Amino acid sequence: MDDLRIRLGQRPVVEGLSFDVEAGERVCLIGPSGSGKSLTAGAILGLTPPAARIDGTIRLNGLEVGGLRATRRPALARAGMVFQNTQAALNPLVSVGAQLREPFLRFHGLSRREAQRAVVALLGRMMIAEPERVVRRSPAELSGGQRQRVCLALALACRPSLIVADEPTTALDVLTQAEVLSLLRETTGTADTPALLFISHDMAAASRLCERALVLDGGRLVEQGPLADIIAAPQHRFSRELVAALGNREFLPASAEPQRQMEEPRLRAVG
Ligand SMILES: Nc1ncnc2c1ncn2[C@@H]1O[C@H](COP(=O)(O)OP(=O)(O)OP(=O)(O)O)[C@@H](O)[C@H]1O
Repeated sequence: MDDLRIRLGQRPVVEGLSFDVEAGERVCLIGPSGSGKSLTAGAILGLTPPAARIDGTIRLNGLEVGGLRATRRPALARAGMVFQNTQAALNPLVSVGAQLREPFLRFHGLSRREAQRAVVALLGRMMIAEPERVVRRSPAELSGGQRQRVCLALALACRPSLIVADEPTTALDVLTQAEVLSLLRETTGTADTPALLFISHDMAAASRLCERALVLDGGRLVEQGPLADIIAAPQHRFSRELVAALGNREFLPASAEPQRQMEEPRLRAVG
């Protein structure tokens, strides 16, 4: 991204934002409420509100996509997305299995039966218990944590080179947050998996996932660098506040290996 500027009507909300996310990298974008994080995510994904004017350069896989709506982008220039609001991200009228089959049918040329098998295997990788039963459910019949795993599965099934995750754990309870963060860690950020742009207010969550941080304030990049350095010596006021909010919580660097946890007990409670 080079010199991204976003205006809503006459009002500039993002000004001169430039950064790269390399293949296989996990980077967090942090900043106070209203600093322009979600609009930046929207610009990367091609999902900004109609009133937004986008200037500057955004390249995905080397393809210029600045200002191009998601639906008009070639498949190579689409990023995967995971949002806070999982209800809005999934079609409430279509079963989980049918929604997840779609990318396998459309992009991978699988038959319906093969696609169904791929979906069940993918949900298993997402640590969803009894995936054969879950595929028949509608999104409303799942817990928030299960829905977020389904959203991540959907993003991964499209095999993007980048996943943009905008506050993906904010609506979840603490235990489920940790599980979803572990899954994001396991499924992104290597040579064979998508890069991750993780958007959050939560420095502790970011530190579990990302090696590098970008700090946004008032639509401008005010600090960037290795997350461990920012936590050790934050320069900007907002970074200092976030680091102070970590308090005595243990700082778990992104290089530490998290525990995988099955969410079976919760699934039993739902089903
Ligand atoms: N659809 C919209 N119409 C009008 N103003 C908007 C719209 N979307 C965002 N804004 C404004 O643009 C600015 C940046 O919003 P944005 O949602 O990108 O911030 P954010 O950093 O993601 O905040 P939060 O952490 O609260 O989600 C804010 O002042 C917001 O009120």
